Amino acid sequence: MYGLIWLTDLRSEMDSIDLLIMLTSAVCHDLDHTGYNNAYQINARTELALRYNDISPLENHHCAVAFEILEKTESNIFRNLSTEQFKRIREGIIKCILATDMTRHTEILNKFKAILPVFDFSDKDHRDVLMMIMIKVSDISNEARPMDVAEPWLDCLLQEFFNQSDMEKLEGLPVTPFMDRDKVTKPSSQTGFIRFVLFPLFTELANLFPCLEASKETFCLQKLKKINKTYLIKKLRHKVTGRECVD
Ligand SMILES: Nc1nc2c(ncn2[C@@H]2O[C@H](COP(=O)(O)O)[C@@H](O)[C@H]2O)c(=O)[nH]1
Ligand SMILES: [Zn+2]
Repeated sequence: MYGLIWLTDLRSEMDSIDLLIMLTSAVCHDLDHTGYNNAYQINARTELALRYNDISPLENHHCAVAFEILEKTESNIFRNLSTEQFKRIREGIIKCILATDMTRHTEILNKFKAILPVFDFSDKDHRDVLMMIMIKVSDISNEARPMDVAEPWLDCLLQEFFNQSDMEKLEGLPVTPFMDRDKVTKPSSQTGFIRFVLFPLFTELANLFPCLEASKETFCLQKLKKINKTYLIKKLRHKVTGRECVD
């Protein structure tokens, strides 16, 4: 988020409260994550799903934990702000963190696409949607980093996915297909994710900030080509040698 704010020069378009909302939301958006997604929470009828009536149980929880921390005087980084400022910050953080529920991806992206041709920084509704897009891009931007930085994090993510699908199988719950170790491989998961989720999102943000075009090309497209190439080489090697090497 910090990098994105600099890259897009948002400091010249948005005030410091909006910047504070985006930065704090980015820091807090996954607080106390259980490692099991909302589908699992709902299907397994966990405490969080019960508490939040199946409505974005994780994101509601991350946000509530953030404000519990901020309630404590020693950790309330907003303690010197006015009641009005705090109210605006709280409203903004709640909007941003709740926007990271991936089941809302298309809804939020479509809202952004609709306002893009007439985007106006002085319109609060437009700024709110942009802030949601900013946190969404930051949230899923791991693959926009160089391979050697992104891959260890990706390995952790896949470990989390496989752990969830193993648990779903064990508990007789519906198995989340993109988390199933018997169905996905690292390259298949990433080419699909980059092509259908990450790239379209980056593309729309780059439509508002043309300065992001270069980063989009360098990171997303080149990464996609690299993963595809590695995948094809591994597949070919597997065909020739018969040795399983598609990881
Ligand atoms: N297959 C991949 N899925 C990814 C990747 N980066 C993010 N994600 C998905 O987005 C959510 C983000 O939610 P959060 O709870 O971490 O805020 C994550 O759970 C994945 O489903 C990726 O590189 N590949
Ligand atoms: Zn996240």
